[in-house]
Amino acid sequence: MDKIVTDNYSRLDHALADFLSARCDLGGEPKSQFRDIVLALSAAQSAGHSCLMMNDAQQTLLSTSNMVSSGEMNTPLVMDGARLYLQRYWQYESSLVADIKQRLTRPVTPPAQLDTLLEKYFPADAESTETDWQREAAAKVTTQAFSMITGGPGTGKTTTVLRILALLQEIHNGELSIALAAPTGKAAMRLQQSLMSGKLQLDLTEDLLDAIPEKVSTLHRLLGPINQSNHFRHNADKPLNCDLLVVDEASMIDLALMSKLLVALAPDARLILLGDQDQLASVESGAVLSDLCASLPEQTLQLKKTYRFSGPIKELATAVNQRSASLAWNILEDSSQDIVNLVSDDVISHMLSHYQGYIKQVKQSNDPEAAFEAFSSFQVLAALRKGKQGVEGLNLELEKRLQSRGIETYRTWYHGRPVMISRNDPSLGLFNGDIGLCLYDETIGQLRVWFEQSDGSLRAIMPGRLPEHETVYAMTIHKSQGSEFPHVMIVLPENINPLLSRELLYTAITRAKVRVDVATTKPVFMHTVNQQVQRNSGLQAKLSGVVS
Ligand SMILES: Nc1ncnc2c1ncn2[C@@H]1O[C@H](COP(=O)(O)OP(=O)(O)OP(=O)(O)O)[C@@H](O)[C@H]1O
Repeated sequence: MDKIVTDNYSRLDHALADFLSARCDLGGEPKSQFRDIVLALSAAQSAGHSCLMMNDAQQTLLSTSNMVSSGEMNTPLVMDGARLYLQRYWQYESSLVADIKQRLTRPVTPPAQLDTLLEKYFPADAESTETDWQREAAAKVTTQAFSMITGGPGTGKTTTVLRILALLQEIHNGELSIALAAPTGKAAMRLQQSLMSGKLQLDLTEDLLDAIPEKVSTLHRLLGPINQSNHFRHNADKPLNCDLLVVDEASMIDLALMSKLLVALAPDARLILLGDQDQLASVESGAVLSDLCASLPEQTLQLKKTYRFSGPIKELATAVNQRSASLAWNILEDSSQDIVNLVSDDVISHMLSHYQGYIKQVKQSNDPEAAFEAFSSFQVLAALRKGKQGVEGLNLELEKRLQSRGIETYRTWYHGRPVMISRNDPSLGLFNGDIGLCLYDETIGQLRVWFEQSDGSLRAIMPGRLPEHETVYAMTIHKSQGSEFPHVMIVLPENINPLLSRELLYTAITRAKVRVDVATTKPVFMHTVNQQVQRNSGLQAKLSGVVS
């Protein structure tokens, strides 16, 4: 039997392995191998895998255990073909597959006037011989119960979905009930702003415009969180009240949430997922969007032409995505342009020089609007949390250096401290990823933390009331998903690390609108581009109807 034990197990992994092996009956066989398998499964789960592949000997051993079934009993572990799952994740995966299969079999009658409406919303360009991917996508999405529109930044996902919504409302006389959602508050805010400005460009009757909603909620808020529970208020017994749900930034949705989302969607409601399948998968288990796209080509509408994103940032992102490490490195080193830059000197000095505008701003005024404008022009994205070049090390070192520039960073709360919320607090209206700026408020003689709201207005909260948060001169690339910044500095660690991957770097690069600086060395950069995230799951096998 393969040895699958390493030293990298957490206390939780050991606790689960101890718990299950104490209760495991193997008909007299020694339990150490069973314990090793549980340890490895638990660690795989924490690393984002939905399951762990078992070889023949492991399968034989597990088939004798009272802790394992093939899902028909409520055992802690489930063996499905060669895949071993924790019961809960097997349930999520099975439920998601059943739900999607049900939606795939539901016929949607193509509307009679579809060609005319396609021509209205996606007019053919007589001069062009290129495929209009957006029109192709719309032609399919309007005749399917479940679709995924994917594409890199600026390929027109929002533009396309907005026109699809208008087209569908026109068919349904404006009576479709449409819900819009995104995984994070930031992503919801971006979609909302994008739809609002997109609607202004549509030449439609007021009734039709009114029938296209602008309000985008977070997925958690849409589903209705229940305090102290993994469950939501909306489920199969109390489905969401909508005919069509559109979810943006779907690459961020993990297996558990996707499964709960589909359960909460009425069987006859339609679903459109928008996202970039090449981006980093969710922090939690699964790479659901990318698995679904790979399994369901008919439902996947890929937009291939970029409208907003061009020049060296696009070239770098494409080279990284296509695993052309040498080309990507050459683009980074090319000093004939200053849009994409390699930072090989002191990272902190570089951060300081680009936060200078913000520091100057907060030193001369307490105005939150001006502070937000200065702060949001630049953001440091680190690959790791720990270490000198991780988020914690960078924030600490920068704060140290800011002291000599007159910022009182030796206090926990100081005028100018930027923070990011790391836990949702629906009662305060604050969500994971929201950024706040702490500023002195002269009118009350105290520090308050300001947050931007979805309509662009600002509101202040006392520091003591904030849910879990952290300083955010630098944030992790994971946390930056769903956000965009004019100028991004990506900081990779000094040494090769197993957490580095092409998807991580691609996600970071595509957060930048105007300029990207990358602090790295050639070996670390080349390794990162060549590394691909592999996540075990049974979704692809199950969706093609074969359990291997
Ligand atoms: N068919 C088109 N012709 C011309 N411009 C377009 C077209 N489609 C989109 N655009 C423009 O390209 C820009 C990006 O479009 P959009 O925001 O829809 O892309 P996206 O894929 O949703 O981007 P992201 O999610 O990265 O913000 C917008 O300014 C939009 O007006």
